[in-house]
Amino acid sequence: MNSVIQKANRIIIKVGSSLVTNDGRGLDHAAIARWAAQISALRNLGKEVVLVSSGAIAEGMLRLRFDQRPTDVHELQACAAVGQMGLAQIYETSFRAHGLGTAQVLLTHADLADRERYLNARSTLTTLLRFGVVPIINENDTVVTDEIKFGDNDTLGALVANLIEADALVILTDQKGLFSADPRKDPAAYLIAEGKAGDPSLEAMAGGAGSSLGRGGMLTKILAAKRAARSGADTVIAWGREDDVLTRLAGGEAIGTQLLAQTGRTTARKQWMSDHLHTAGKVVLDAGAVAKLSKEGKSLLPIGVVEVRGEFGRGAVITCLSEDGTPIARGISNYTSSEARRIMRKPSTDIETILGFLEGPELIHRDNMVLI
Ligand SMILES: Nc1ncnc2c1ncn2[C@@H]1O[C@H](COP(=O)(O)OP(=O)(O)O)[C@@H](O)[C@H]1O
Ligand SMILES: N[C@@H](CCC(=O)OP(=O)(O)O)C(=O)O
Repeated sequence: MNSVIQKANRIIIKVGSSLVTNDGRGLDHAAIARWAAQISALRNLGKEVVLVSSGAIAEGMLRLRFDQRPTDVHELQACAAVGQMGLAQIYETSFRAHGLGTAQVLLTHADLADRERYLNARSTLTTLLRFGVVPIINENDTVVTDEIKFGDNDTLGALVANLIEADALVILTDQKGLFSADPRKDPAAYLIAEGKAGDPSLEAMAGGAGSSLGRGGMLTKILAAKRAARSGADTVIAWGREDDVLTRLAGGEAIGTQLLAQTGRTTARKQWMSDHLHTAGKVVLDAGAVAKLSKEGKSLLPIGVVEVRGEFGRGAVITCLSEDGTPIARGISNYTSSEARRIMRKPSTDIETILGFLEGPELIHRDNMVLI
């Protein structure tokens, strides 16, 4: 089978600490330069790429002259803050060599569980992609303790794949992919070329949670693939030092382990929206807006809304009805119910004057909407 990366338009690439820091010996300039060159080539193919990079703690330990990983959480946090400067610097320089700008985005899992922050992170990332910038994401280690203890950027990569509905997640690591058992311990272990994301037998191969404490290990990668598949993203786990790994994947070559999502993006998104039915407020649309949504695939603008029913917050999933009460679409509202009442029937150019701020010209952006 061809690599799923060939067809993927929006790709999250996660690189692990050992790769980025040359097994803790210091930032691997040459490897990072090679990935930057390949990501630039992917961008020239029209693909959008977001990089999730670990390595802040490993690099910070080196800069603060720790021989061993500190056990004190606040010392780890200090290492992460110091090391992150190195990461930001090297990525900026490496991508600049290809005429690409970078942006630093530090996130916590809690940020992505909060609806409003989730929407903000989503809008910022998609705007950065629109600007042609490569977002470089890491955990915001200063403010969290759980993630720092378990070191889990694999999960963050999957959450970002869900957040911006990526087509694929590529996890680059220090092994050629998922093996039937940990290849460091079992010399007879063989590479699994393809599997179904979410297949429980894969978790057993990754050795269980016990072996993944301290660093993510393979289990968090398998669980990340399962999570990424919820929004329809396929996952590839591959060796980060394989020659031209990213460009070869983009060329269709199957390298490493492919874990395929079992539901497509549209089905996954519909599922997500239907999971949020219980929070729904409602908006009633005029005939013109109904046609724009259902026939032309457009966003919902406030001008097409004639009534707002119920109370809801920004980021709530709301249902759009036609004037005869037929459900048309469901989607995430950019405005609260009281704001929506003030801007309904008004052109989007008036929103800022009426509310004093602008979250976006649309009440529900097309990307956040499914037709019923
Ligand atoms: N079934 C398996 N296949 C491959 N690697 C495995 C497996 N089970 C455990 N591992 C271990 O997982 C490690 C990769 O995880 P980790 O060290 O967290 O990397 P990263 O820093 O890239 O996230 C490998 O070096 C390997 O020892
Ligand atoms: N935020 C941490 C991430 C730690 C982590 O997940 O590491 P890894 O298992 O190597 O991807 C850091 O930058 O060190």
